[in-house]
Amino acid sequence: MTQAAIDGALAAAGERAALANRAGGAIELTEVSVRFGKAGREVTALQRVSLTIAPGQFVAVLGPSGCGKSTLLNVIAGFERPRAGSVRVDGELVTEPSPRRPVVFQQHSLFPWMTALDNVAFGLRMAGDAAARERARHYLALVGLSDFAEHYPEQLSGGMQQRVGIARALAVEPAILLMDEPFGALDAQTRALMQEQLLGLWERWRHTVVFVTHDIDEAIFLADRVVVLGVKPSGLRRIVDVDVPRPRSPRARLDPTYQALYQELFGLIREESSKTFDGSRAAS
Ligand SMILES: Nc1ncnc2c1ncn2[C@@H]1O[C@H](COP(=O)(O)OP(=O)(O)OP(=O)(O)O)[C@@H](O)[C@H]1O
Repeated sequence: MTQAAIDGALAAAGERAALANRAGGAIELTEVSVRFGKAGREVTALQRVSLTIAPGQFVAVLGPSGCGKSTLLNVIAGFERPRAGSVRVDGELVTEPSPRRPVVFQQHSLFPWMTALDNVAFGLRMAGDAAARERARHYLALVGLSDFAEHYPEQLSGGMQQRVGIARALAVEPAILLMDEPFGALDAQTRALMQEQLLGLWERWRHTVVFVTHDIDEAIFLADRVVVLGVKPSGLRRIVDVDVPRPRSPRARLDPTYQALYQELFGLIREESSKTFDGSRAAS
């Protein structure tokens, strides 16, 4: 595909995505509590979490292991139902998963028997898109994988597979993109490139993104707001606005605002992590 064709695809996709965004992308959690297990042996994963995310906002969710980051994502996705409280997307109660809220996981969940192109086209076909393969080609181009359209997942590196997964999620042109440590399994260099590529895509289209990560640097680099969850008691600790100018390049890390924010979040996460560490020592 030539650069002109890619630019054309981007413009067309950008217009459609802008339309999708005008049609929504607002997320509202009200007093959401999630518990697992039976009475007496319950684990509280989320405790009365309230959070409003505006259409087009990029929100990172940060916190120590086990604080409920994935659970938060799963209630927005509709995979989990809260024990109490509500989750609404564009005013509608979330009761089940929807193709309008695709999730990209840490482990690329591609169909191994399908080529990269067919993996990307899959959701579009399910939605009855007659031009599924053509549209899928455009999205593969956007993640730089035009030349690998006919490759099977096992013939692609981990980073490439993850890019196919992102192309598949973007191809349905959702107003909301949910990402659960999508770059967690990648090496540092690939991860940095993927972060920049994701920001480039988001800056064009402004989907609402909820991005779960362990990584403070990744959260600040990508997000408009960072939501910090804690443990003991589990729940929302802090919401921090990231006032680092956009568009961001790797040099954004030199910005004093960035560095001050890093210090603040580092202290907070360390405090929360030490609670789990002390807890596991006490239990052992
Ligand atoms: N299906 C489940 N059944 C029982 N307990 C669960 C289930 N899912 C999550 N939990 C528990 O809920 C708590 C929050 O889990 P969650 O996976 O949301 O945390 P997390 O912050 O995403 O963790 P990590 O960073 O380690 O992935 C943990 O104590 C976990 O063991």
